Amino acid sequence: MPRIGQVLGIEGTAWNLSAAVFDDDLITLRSSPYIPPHGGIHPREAAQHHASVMKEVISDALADAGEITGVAFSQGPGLGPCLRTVATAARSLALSLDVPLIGVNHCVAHIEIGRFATGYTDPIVLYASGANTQVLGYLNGRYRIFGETLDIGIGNGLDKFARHHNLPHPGGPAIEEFAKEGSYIPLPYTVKGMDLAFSGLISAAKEADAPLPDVCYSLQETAFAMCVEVTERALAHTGKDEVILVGGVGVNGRMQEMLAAMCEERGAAFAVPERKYMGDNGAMIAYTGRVMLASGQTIPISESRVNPGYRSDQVEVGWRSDTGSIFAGARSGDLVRGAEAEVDLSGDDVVKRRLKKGYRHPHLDAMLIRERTRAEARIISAARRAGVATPVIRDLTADAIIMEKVIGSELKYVLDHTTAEKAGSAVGKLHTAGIVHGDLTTSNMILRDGEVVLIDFGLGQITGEIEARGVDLHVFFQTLESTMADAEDLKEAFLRGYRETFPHADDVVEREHEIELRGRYH
Ligand SMILES: C[C@@H](O)[C@H](NC(=O)OP(=O)(O)OC[C@H]1O[C@@H](n2cnc3c(N)ncnc32)[C@H](O)[C@@H]1O)C(=O)O
Ligand SMILES: Nc1ncnc2c1ncn2[C@@H]1O[C@H](COP(=O)(O)OP(=O)(O)OP(=O)(O)O)[C@@H](O)[C@H]1O
Ligand SMILES: [Fe+2]
Repeated sequence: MPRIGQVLGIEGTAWNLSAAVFDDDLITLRSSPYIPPHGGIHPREAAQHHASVMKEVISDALADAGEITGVAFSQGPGLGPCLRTVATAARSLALSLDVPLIGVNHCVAHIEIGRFATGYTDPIVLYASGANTQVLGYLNGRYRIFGETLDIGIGNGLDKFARHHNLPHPGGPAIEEFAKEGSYIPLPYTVKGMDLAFSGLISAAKEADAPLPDVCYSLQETAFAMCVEVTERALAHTGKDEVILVGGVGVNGRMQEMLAAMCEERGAAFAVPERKYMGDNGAMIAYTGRVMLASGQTIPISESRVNPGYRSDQVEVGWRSDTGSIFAGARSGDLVRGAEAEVDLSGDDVVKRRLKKGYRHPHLDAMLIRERTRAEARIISAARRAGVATPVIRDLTADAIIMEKVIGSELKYVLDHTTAEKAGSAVGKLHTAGIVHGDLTTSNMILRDGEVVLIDFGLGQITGEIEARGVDLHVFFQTLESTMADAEDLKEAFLRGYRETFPHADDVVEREHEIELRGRYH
């Protein structure tokens, strides 16, 4: 293999203008953060800051470097003016040094530096930053988004809360400090399948009538527990066994502690990169650029336009030759460990017991176990009465449901056009009856005698809202996109069944499109 040499990377999507040189390891890293004089980040002011320090930061980064063989830059996502300032500098450097230009997806760079720094090869990634909150995993040439925020990024939420209390920007570190002295008050907890939403939580935290340390503590406990829960869902669903945490919010000690506890309980490995690689930094761009250069993924100047809405799952990961493991942890034996519950299949009936989670606050833990167990039993029965195939409920305790055993295959193992259509008609019947499942994945559908039986209603709701039904479809489609090569065809098949049994299908499908766009970077 030819020597790839030293690659310069420039990052400047938002608050940090940062440049680094990477060889087999980091050579130099120089940064100049933009600190807004008041309020949040102003895109044009940040871009002016980047322009004013560009020369100095880059020449500092190059001072101890050798010959540069490529110039990499953050092509998106990020703030338009900031991205354009960085791209202009990168183009002119690549031209004057006469070396290839590499356009790096910022989110993928967070992941790649995370893999480099931890040595983990195929992890589930929790990417928690200002603008983004995503759970990702690799499959067949792409980083798939298993779940993400449906409104704002967790860091931006923390920053908004901090601003409301006149705390300095960025708000994360100040909130972490106050939280050390706080105790728990209940705040709204929102998980929708593997997706999240933070804006309701942030509004409630702003309005909370309690001492600031208590609100900071409880905001962290609630927001981080939501992130850890969806990470655990992705682990359980994919069967992967490594987790890494990346992004600026990931430096938070409590966030790290909670993820570590969850992974330990599940027997998964967990690691966090060194601090310098967590928040936005040039090293992650240089490193990822170098890996891309080695696999020939450079771009001509004419195709180097920035992309403020660039998504992690749009990148073709040409530098990884593996396929990524998925569903590797297929079940064996009679005791199944889902994301939330332990399911005992050894008897004639099934016992589903929700387990205490050591990572979350005992009050929050008890509340979630109690409410979800109760809701699940009630909604399974309601769905059955409405003619949807679900298990018969035999008994109920505070943390366990005893129900009929459904003998068949989880849909994820038998998914094709016919079974996808059957799933669609089951969900259509459910939605017609005013019931929303809340966690529609291909693990929560069992094919029995040619019929799709729905299970796992713990996040279910009885509601007439179009929005909740739209989220139901969105969660299901995300599962298809993140796990199946022919997701589009399967979606079509599902919708055929859905339209057949649900008269208002088109309104919900339209809403699902809107929801899909909402989560995207803007
Ligand atoms: C697209 C790009 O511009 C964007 N970058 C970004 O959000 O900056 P990043 O450095 O990854 O994260 C900054 C966020 O990280 C939070 N943060 C920093 N230290 C924190 C702490 N100790 N606890 C919680 N949050 C913290 C800040 O409050 C801020 O919201 C992104 O990656 O989404
Ligand atoms: N009534 C049932 N009959 C047969 N198998 C079942 C039944 N209930 C659950 N299972 C099996 O146990 C697995 C986990 O159950 P369930 O999804 O209810 O638990 P969970 O912890 O909520 O899972 P997750 O949140 O990861 O989806 C199911 O995927 C299924 O294979
Ligand atoms: Fe970032």
